Amino acid sequence: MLFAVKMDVALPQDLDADVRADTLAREKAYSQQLQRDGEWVSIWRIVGQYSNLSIFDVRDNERLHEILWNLPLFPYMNIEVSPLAQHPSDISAV
Ligand SMILES: O=C(O)CC1=CCC(=O)O1
Repeated sequence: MLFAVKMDVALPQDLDADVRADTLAREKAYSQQLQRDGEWVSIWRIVGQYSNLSIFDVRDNERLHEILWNLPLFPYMNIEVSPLAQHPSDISAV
């Protein structure tokens, strides 16, 4: 199942510098492992925002929820999930 997920990051200004660095490093490692595993298909920076737009390919809603819930940055994010279906004009879908 394909999902587009928009993640808006809002780290507190007063977050301890070591906690911030550790959280960002863990976020990157977690994301890159899921990308290698094929579940996190792509990640794009939204220009001018501390946000990303990502595509996930996961077995079901519960798996996506598990992935998002375990994001190290989860406590500092607003997340918007859009389930995707094939578009009838997509020439690659024949
Ligand atoms: O910087 C971001 O958009 C937050 C994020 C999600 C996965 C990752 O590596 O960074």
